[in-house]
Amino acid sequence: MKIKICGITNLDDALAAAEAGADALGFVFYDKSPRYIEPFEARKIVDALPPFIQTVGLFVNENSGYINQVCTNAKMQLAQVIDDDSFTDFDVLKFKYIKVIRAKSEKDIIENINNYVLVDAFVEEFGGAGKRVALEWFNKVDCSKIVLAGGLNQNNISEIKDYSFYGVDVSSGVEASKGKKDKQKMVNFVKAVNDIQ
Ligand SMILES: O=C(O)c1ccccc1N[C@@H]1O[C@H](COP(=O)(O)O)[C@@H](O)[C@H]1O
Repeated sequence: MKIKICGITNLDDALAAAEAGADALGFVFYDKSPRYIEPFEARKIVDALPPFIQTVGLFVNENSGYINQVCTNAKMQLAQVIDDDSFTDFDVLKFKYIKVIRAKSEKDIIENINNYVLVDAFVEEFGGAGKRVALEWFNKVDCSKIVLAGGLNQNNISEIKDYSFYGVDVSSGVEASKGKKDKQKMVNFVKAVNDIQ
């Protein structure tokens, strides 16, 4: 199962997340988030990362031009896109992307799993709120192309053992405070994910 640690705001946390075993690091380019990072600052972190760590830029209701520009400037390899009202023209995106499903019901999930997606809980602030998605909504779903997000941590990750998700995405569950990761929580989370595989 792939592991993404999101909301990286500084080099120390980025290197600790990579050392802990994260496959991907997420950088939040949504300026209302307490984990927001300027593209130029993200690029400095990316330039200092070891090889084989994927960099993911997170966008909320942005147009393709902005996403292309920020991913270029910040050296993001993947765009994670929340697109509630068709702001983004995916046909002109220059970067590989994964759509976010902010799930309010089982129907939201079943209708959207024809490709790789990231499923997070629906929250007004768009994400990073530590809120879980109801696991029973996945009981009738092939989860092999789903990245699960929302309220995950070292103590509850064992609950997803039997669902065979493609990956997991965590932010607040490995934080000391919003925007500051806790190194031990990251190590413990990665170990807990590996323990259920
Ligand atoms: O992290 C944020 O601040 C954020 C802001 C706006 C949209 C999405 C955001 N985070 C995403 O939400 C998931 C789950 O967060 P958590 O683990 O429940 O705190 C996070 O991994 C990001 O993909």
